[in-house]
Amino acid sequence: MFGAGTDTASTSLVWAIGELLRNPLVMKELQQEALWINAWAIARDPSIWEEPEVFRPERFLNSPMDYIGSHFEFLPFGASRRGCPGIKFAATINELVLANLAYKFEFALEGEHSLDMSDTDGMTAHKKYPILVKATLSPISYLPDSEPIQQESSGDNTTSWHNYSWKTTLTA
Ligand code: HEM
Repeated sequence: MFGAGTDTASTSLVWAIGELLRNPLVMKELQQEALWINAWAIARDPSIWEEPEVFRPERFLNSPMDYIGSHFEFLPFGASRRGCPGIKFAATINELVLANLAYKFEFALEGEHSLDMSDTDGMTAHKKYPILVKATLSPISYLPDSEPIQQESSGDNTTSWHNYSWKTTLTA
């Protein structure tokens, strides 16, 4: 086992390096080939995805396609040995946070601010411009039998948590 696993591999590497040294053009070609899998482009390939640029999350409902690296048409977390080890944590946290925010708040763009969905270059695609958003506590998130909690700071007893809203800038 030791001989079969070590002697063979090291010997072929030595031969390969020898040949590359004797053939500098082949060496150059090899050195210039650094392989990237363009997961971004694959996920937007119209030959795979219907209207790939349209945000339609329900396309994944009852779909045989998953995001864990077994379908190469969709690789948000990579695949195989170097695939993201944080996949379960990330999927759980993202679902929990998004579901809670969507359930508890109404969101609106603040003022005349327009929503520019441009992204930046880099290992992680950040939003190029932050989102200026107004979040208002949603009526559906009230407990049915609870009394409105009075706002503490304003001294205005008519203002309840029902009217609370926050303005915030979301950067990613
Ligand atoms: C939405 C959230 C996340 C996305 C989209 C994501 C995506 C990715 C991708 C695409 C890779 C490269 C996989 C490859 O080369 O094939 C990666 C690697 C990695 N991720 Fe994540 N990730 C996320 C969250 C996390 C979290 C929460 C953690 C840790 C708790 C984490 C830890 C790592 C590590 C350590 C690697 C390097 C793995 C290696 O090279 O062996 N990631 N991730």
